[in-house]
Amino acid sequence: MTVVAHDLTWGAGRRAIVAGVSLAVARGETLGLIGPNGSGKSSLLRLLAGLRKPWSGRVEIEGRDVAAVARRALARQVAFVQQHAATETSVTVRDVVRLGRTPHRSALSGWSAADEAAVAAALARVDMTERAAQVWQTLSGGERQRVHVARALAQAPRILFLDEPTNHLDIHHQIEILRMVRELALTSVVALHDLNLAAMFCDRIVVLQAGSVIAAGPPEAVLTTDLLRAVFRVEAEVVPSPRHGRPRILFEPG
Ligand SMILES: Nc1ncnc2c1ncn2[C@@H]1O[C@H](COP(=O)(O)OP(=O)(O)OP(=O)(O)O)[C@@H](O)[C@H]1O
Repeated sequence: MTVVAHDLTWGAGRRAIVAGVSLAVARGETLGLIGPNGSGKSSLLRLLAGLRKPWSGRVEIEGRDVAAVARRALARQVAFVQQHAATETSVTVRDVVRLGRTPHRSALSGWSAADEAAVAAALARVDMTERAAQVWQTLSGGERQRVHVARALAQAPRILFLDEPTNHLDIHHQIEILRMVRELALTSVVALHDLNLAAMFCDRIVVLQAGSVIAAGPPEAVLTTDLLRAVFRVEAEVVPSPRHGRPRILFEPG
């Protein structure tokens, strides 16, 4: 499914936090959203997912204005992995992932074999099958993050929005989650702080600064020494990987 944003503006009080953002995500594409702290990545993701109403502009998913799509219908198509997702503490891992099936079930339908299979597959994808019966509250930060990704996968969406899905994960699981996101036949938009991971796993990258898009394109076009200096205030050398040609960023002490 495609996601297109037209001139989105949103803010708090009188301050614009997302200012005139237009972008398009092609079907099946993995789009990375990068930018310094406070540049508006989370706010933009929420607007794109239809969780927040813009002051002006609009978002179209597969050509339809998200504001006009019923919540439940939207939840069958779009999943959102939030940065600080809260979950009731007394439930098990399996219960959390089961919640992902809610948009697909009617009040009358029971829990089906297809629901169970979707939950089992999602748990396996994030390497949490063995912890399915563990109580949520007792999980580590990275395990919680993987369970939230599993809940989104159980939802069987066609578009996946992820806000910093790797910030608590060890390097193995960072790579596994992003590899999985890229390999799934889904359209996905993922906010990331790790620029090397963005370079490795995103088809295209959008750079936000103070709520506006200041660069967009394939990683090798966007992630330049000049951009890293101007936007992220770091000195870095950027070299193509001999293995896959994607940029590798080597940070310098400055
Ligand atoms: N509801 C709100 N009310 C007031 N200010 C807000 C609100 N939501 C976001 N902000 C502010 O807007 C700016 C952008 O926030 P946002 O969370 O979108 O940035 P971000 O790029 O995701 O940041 P980070 O990399 O730190 O997660 C921040 O300065 C934040 O404090």
